[in-house]
Amino acid sequence: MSAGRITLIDYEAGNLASLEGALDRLGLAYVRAASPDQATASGPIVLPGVGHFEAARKSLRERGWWQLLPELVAEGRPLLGICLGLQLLAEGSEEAPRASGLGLIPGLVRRLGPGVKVPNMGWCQVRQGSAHPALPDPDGAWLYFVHSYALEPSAETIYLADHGRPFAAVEARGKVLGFQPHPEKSGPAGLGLLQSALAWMGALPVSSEAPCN
Ligand SMILES: NC(=O)CC[C@H](N)C(=O)O
Repeated sequence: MSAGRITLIDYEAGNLASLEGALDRLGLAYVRAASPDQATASGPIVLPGVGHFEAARKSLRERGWWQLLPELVAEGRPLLGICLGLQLLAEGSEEAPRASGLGLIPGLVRRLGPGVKVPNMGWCQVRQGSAHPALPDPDGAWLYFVHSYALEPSAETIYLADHGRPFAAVEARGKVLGFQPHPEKSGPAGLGLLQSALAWMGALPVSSEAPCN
């Protein structure tokens, strides 16, 4: 595992401040990277995301991240997608039928429903799907969601949630992991899961770095 500082991708697609607050509370070292040349040489990459699939995809392409992320993953860099960040890792989304996803996690992102309130904004319980070394059994944890679309579940789905039908709340392939909920907005349970996922990915604590610089 390539241990190192977290590269937090800043492509003006929201939820950065709350994510930085969570990383600060967890005492994890990170850099906010607006462009690929600001990425760290090792360590996990975090792809946040709030908003529309196609707008986020366009913003990532314009900044050079869209082309680079598959290369970094192929080199063994761990990648964590959060909310829209997870959806962008999939093969595509019904939110943007003409735009493909990164395809780093198989499956399609489909609209929630029918017959349920959309967007799903609030707390949902997650349940264990397939065990994974990055995360513990969620033990009925409640996590915070804000979404209208969700990745269809697979045999590898780690955590499942239900909103009219089961969907993948957390999915992984290799060193690529994605959360549909916002762990940084899900209280102590969310912080704990974020810490588990990033520790598994080799994120370094701030304390491991030079005391002063
Ligand atoms: N909170 C969001 O940005 C949601 C992502 C996506 N647009 C969805 O509705 O599922």
